[in-house]
Amino acid sequence: MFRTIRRIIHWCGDFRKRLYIGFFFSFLSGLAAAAPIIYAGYIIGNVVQWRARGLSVPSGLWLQSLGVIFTTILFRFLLDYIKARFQETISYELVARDRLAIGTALKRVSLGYFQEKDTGTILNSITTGLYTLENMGMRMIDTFVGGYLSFFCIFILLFVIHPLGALICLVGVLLSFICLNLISRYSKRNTLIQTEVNEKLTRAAVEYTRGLPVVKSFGMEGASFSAFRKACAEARKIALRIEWGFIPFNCLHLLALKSASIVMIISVMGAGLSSHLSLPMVFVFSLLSLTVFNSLEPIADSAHILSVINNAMDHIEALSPDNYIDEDGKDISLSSYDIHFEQVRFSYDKGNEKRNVIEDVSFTALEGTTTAIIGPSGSGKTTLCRLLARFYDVSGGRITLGGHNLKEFTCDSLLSNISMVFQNVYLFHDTVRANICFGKEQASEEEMISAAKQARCHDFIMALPEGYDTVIGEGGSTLSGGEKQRISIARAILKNAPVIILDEATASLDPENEHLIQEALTELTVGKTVIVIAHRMATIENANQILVIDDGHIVQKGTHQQLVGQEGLYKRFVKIRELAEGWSIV
Ligand SMILES: Nc1ncnc2c1ncn2[C@@H]1O[C@H](COP(=O)(O)OP(=O)(O)OP(=O)(O)O)[C@@H](O)[C@H]1O
Repeated sequence: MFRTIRRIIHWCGDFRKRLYIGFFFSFLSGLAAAAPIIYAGYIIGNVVQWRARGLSVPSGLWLQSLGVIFTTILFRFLLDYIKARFQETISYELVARDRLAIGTALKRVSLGYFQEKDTGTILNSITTGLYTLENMGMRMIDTFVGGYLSFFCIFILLFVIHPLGALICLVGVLLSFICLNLISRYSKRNTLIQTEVNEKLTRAAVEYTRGLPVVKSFGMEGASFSAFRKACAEARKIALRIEWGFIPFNCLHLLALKSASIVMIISVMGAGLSSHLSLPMVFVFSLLSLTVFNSLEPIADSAHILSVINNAMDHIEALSPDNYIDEDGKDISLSSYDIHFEQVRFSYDKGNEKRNVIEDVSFTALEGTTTAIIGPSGSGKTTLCRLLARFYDVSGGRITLGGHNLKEFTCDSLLSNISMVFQNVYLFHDTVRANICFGKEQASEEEMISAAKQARCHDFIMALPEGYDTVIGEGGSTLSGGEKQRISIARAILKNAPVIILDEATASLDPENEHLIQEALTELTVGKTVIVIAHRMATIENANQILVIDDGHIVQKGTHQQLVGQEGLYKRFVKIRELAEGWSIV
């Protein structure tokens, strides 16, 4: 518990000053909370005494008392308001900073990171974890630290009035500690399980929603829904277990505090009867005894929530990658864009049993030329492109761009030179304009429209309800496959990077869309250094060099004219393409 409090305070970093000022106002608020009670107890005690002696209560006393009590209560609210202004917004500022930091960190890790950590863990940490910290972090600090400060204020007053009775209150605090410790241990064990269950639930929900089209098309419930149903049941079970298990500890905690209050009142009455204390002081002490633990009662809830926060902080910290792939990278501006692969080797596997999916690949793609990569499915074409964009680091050999090893660049600096257009286009849930300007946020309206026209998408965008301001559904779900691809090409045209990595597959498109996309790609690639996973004969024939990949090796390299005369994979590939496209070798 205390460790988590220290951890949250440490997390506050530069905002700690505001936190401490908040604590000071908490202390003042504790005093202000005691003031009307002391005043009321004192007045009641005096009135009882006056009545007992047959004296009359001074006229106007009730009105004056109400005025004093009302003013002190107002004053306390003012102090609480000032405290909240200093403290409560801190976590919103910190979580906003952390979200951006995590976003930036995830940009700078190898894609292998996302294979090691599954989606459920990442999503759960950056959604539920940060949300818990944002909404509960400061509140728990306030309940815990503010609670003890308020208690301490009243304790001092009690001690001044009747030291022995005040010491009884410390016994109450000790018992409360024992209960809190039990709650904390119980919560620690169960929040670990709860986090695992929540991660499973997030993973199952993502899997289920992603696979929904398949589930629907087969008219079956499918394994993804059973996993989702099971994860929901587990989440319910653990939530109930925590709640039920927590109730007895909570009751015990309340019992300890309330019992201490009663013993304190009995003790002060004894002191009053033996004439050690005046009647007004007995009343003041009794009323304070009833309220001294008010600020400690909610701490039982905090003990559990602090375990949840501690766990969330562990998970958020675990998200931070051990090392960024561009830790030592620099911002490099290039004067040439030649690409060299030198004896490149690569394996996706991290363990001992490594299978190289790229083996001893060497080639040069000169600036301004087009290199077409062809080969059977699974031969390693996409992997080569991923290595060039440094989504993964090579396991052996090296790749250079403009004479610099890719490892010398920061990720941002490297990717500013590269545009990628792949089959699986992802568009953001944002306006068409924002999606096109993604690679060049400061682009003017004219530049954006010109890119859209070159990518052959201006006409269909203008037909959308709000043109360029139309919001696209998540992942581009409100557009056709061809429309999404053309918007992604417009994005790449606007970015105007000197190196283009392209997957030309257009298998799922109708002829008209394919024709428009080919026109758009021609606009995109003119004058650029292009690495294309080629499918169309026209692209392959016009390429400056063709790399034929088989099982991770380059098995043939040359121009169409050079390769078409050789026996081998290329000739077989061309025959199949010609049959598909209805062409013949001349
Ligand atoms: N993320 C990954 N983790 C592990 N293995 C992978 C991963 N991605 C691809 N592979 C494996 O690496 C090999 C090369 O895959 P790659 O996607 O590069 O082939 P490809 O030639 O582009 O195939 P296709 O033409 O079917 O897209 C395949 O055996 C594939 O199973």
